[in-house]
Amino acid sequence: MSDAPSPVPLSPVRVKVCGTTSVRDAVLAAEAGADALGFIFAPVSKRLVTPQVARAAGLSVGPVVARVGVFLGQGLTEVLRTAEAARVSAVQLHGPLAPLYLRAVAAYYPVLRVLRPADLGQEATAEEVNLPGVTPMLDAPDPGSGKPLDWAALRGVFPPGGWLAGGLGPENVAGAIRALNPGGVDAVSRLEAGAGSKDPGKVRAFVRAARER
Ligand SMILES: O=C(O)c1ccccc1N[C@@H]1O[C@H](COP(=O)(O)O)[C@@H](O)[C@H]1O
Repeated sequence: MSDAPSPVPLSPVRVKVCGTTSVRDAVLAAEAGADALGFIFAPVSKRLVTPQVARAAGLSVGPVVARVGVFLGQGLTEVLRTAEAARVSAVQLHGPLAPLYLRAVAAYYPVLRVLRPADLGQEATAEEVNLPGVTPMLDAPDPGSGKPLDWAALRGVFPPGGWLAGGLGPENVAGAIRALNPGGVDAVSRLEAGAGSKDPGKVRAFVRAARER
């Protein structure tokens, strides 16, 4: 028998492919091994999808893959109605919001609460991410812009178990995971052939690179 200590298993990083706008791209991401698909319902986005298309895309990937509705600065009623119509399993919230609003959404859906690096260390942020059912996600100030964060500057302040987004793609996701050990990674811009349309090779390479860290 060996005296060597058992290796501590690294928890698997969850992989989210965001900006899904079709059944074709949902199936592509699921077959590539993504854990979650993102559907952007923020009207400012060039990846805007209707709840009806998101619902059909979500139904096409079976019972295991999570479907995340993405919102930016939208009212509570709109968020809850859209999430219900699209049958998402979780909600991702960008932009400033009141604690009561966050509590209300988290009463219905697991929430990925998107923070910018400047939010870390603020009292209001600590209150938000300590709410039950809320997981922090670090992203660039301009979501969906494909700009990576400064991972070295986040070492020591990155919230344990938090998710990471912002300019991730096949070429840099493994380095980001090694730097910050996030609970999940999320990408959109660097996986596209054109706005709202996925490049199959990039999606497959992104999921593979995140798993092979
Ligand atoms: O992508 C968008 O258009 C978008 C619009 C409004 C809110 C969020 C949006 N995307 C989110 O941005 C991050 C990272 O994007 P990228 O990989 O840097 O392009 C991701 O969480 C998307 O959900």
